[in-house]
Amino acid sequence: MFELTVIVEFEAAHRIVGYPGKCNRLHGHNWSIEVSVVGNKLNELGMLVDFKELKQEVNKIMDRLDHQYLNELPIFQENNNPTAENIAIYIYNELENSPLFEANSKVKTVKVWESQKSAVSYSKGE
Ligand SMILES: Nc1nc2c(c(=O)[nH]1)N=C([C@H](O)[C@H](O)COP(=O)(O)OP(=O)(O)OP(=O)(O)O)CN2
Ligand SMILES: [Zn+2]
Repeated sequence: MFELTVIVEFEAAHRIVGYPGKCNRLHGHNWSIEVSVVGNKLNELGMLVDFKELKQEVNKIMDRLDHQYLNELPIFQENNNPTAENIAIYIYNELENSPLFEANSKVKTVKVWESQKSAVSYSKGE
């Protein structure tokens, strides 16, 4: 089994509505998103997935989040706070439907780093 990982970054503002502390206030982060993909079968170039193509797919999703006030986006309405957890679920669900994963590979994990010291991983069981 091969496991391949790319990292992309975006910057955005958010607040955690209802949080009993400073994170309830508007603030920003430089988020790093680690996406891991697994599979067995390599293509004719000897690749599971082209890093470049994978980063392009992830960046299409990042473009919707980059330099946004996340709380204002439709995906983070109705008690769906833009936490690292909910950002990870959103990216995972969007990415797993990409045509890039129709053949020999699938998304394993989306890890959202909110700072150098805090991260959340999201994956779906078998
Ligand atoms: N499980 C989660 N916990 C927290 C999240 C989250 O998304 N998932 N988010 C926050 C806030 O966004 C906050 O900005 C980060 O909190 P914290 O690590 O406390 O803030 P600092 O980077 O300033 O770290 P210090 O250790 O206080 O310097 C909170 N929790
Ligand atoms: Zn925050």
